[in-house]
Amino acid sequence: MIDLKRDGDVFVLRFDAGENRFHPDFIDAVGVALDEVERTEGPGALVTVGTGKFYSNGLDLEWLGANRDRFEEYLRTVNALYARFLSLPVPTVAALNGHAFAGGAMLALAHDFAVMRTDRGYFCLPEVDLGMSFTPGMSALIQARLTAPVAHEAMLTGRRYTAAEAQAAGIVARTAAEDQVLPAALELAASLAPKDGKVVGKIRTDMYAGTLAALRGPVF
Ligand SMILES: CC(C)(COP(=O)([O-])OP(=O)(O)OC[C@H]1O[C@@H](n2cnc3c(N)ncnc32)[C@H](O)[C@@H]1OP(=O)(O)O)[C@@H](O)C(=O)NCCC(=O)NCCSC(=O)/C=C/C[N+](C)(C)C
Repeated sequence: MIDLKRDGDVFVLRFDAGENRFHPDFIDAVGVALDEVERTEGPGALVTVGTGKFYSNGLDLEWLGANRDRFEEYLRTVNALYARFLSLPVPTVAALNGHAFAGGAMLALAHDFAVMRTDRGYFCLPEVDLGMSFTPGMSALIQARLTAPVAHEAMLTGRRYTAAEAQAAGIVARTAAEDQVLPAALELAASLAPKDGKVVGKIRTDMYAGTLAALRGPVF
C-alpha cells in the first residue's frame, strides 16, 4: 500500500494502492512512513509519487458509504495528515504521475512543489459536484497555495486541469513527459536536500503557520 525508500538524501514515498484512495488504514500507513522521515537526521527531502494512472483519488467513497458515522473523525485525520506534511523538517515534492482528485489534489498542495505528468491525469477539486464542502483548514491550504482567482475557480467550478493548464495556473511548479515525472521530482528534491535542515524547517514552519493553525482547528 505504501513503500518508503531512500535514494541518497531523498526519501521516496510511493502510494501503491490502486487509485490510492484515502481511508484510515491508508492514512495510518502514510503516517508511519512520515515518522521515519522525521526520525532521520541530516540533510534530506521527500518525494511522494503514486502508481499507474493515479497519484491519489482522495476519499474512498466506498469506505465512506460504509462508515458515514466516522466522517467527522475522517476529516480530522485528513486535516492532520496535511498538517504533518506541512510541518516536516524537510522540503517536499509531489510527483503527480496521474490523477490528483479532491483529497489527493489537496495532498499535492500540502507539498512545497509539484511536478505533473503531461500526457495523463488531471488536477481536480470536484467537491462542489459531489455535494461536499471543504474543512476550514482545507480551504486555508488551497488558498495559501494558489492565487485567489485559481483557488476560486478550482473550488467553485470543479474544473479538471491538465498538466499544461495546472502549470499555467501556478498549481504545479513543473511538468514532465511520461516516465520523466519521477526523475524530474527527484532532481528538484536533490537540489533542495543539501540546504541547512534547521533553516529549511524554520522557513517551512513560518511559511505554513496560518495554514497549520487552520488545519488544527475545527473541521466544520
Ligand atoms: C476521473 C477519474 C479520476 C479517472 O477516471 P478513469 O476513467 O481514468 O478511472 P476509473 O473511473 O476507471 O477509476 C477506476 C475505478 O475506481 C473508482 N474510483 C476512483 N476513485 C474513487 C474514489 N475516490 N472512491 C471510490 N471509487 C473510486 C472508479 O469509480 C472506477 O470504478 P469502476 O471501475 O467504474 O467500478 C475517476 O476515477 C473519478 O472520477 N474518480 C472519483 C474521484 C473522486 O471523486 N474523488 C473524490 C473523493 S471525495 C474527496 O476526496 C473529498 C474530500 C473533501 N472532504 C474531505 C472535505 C470531504
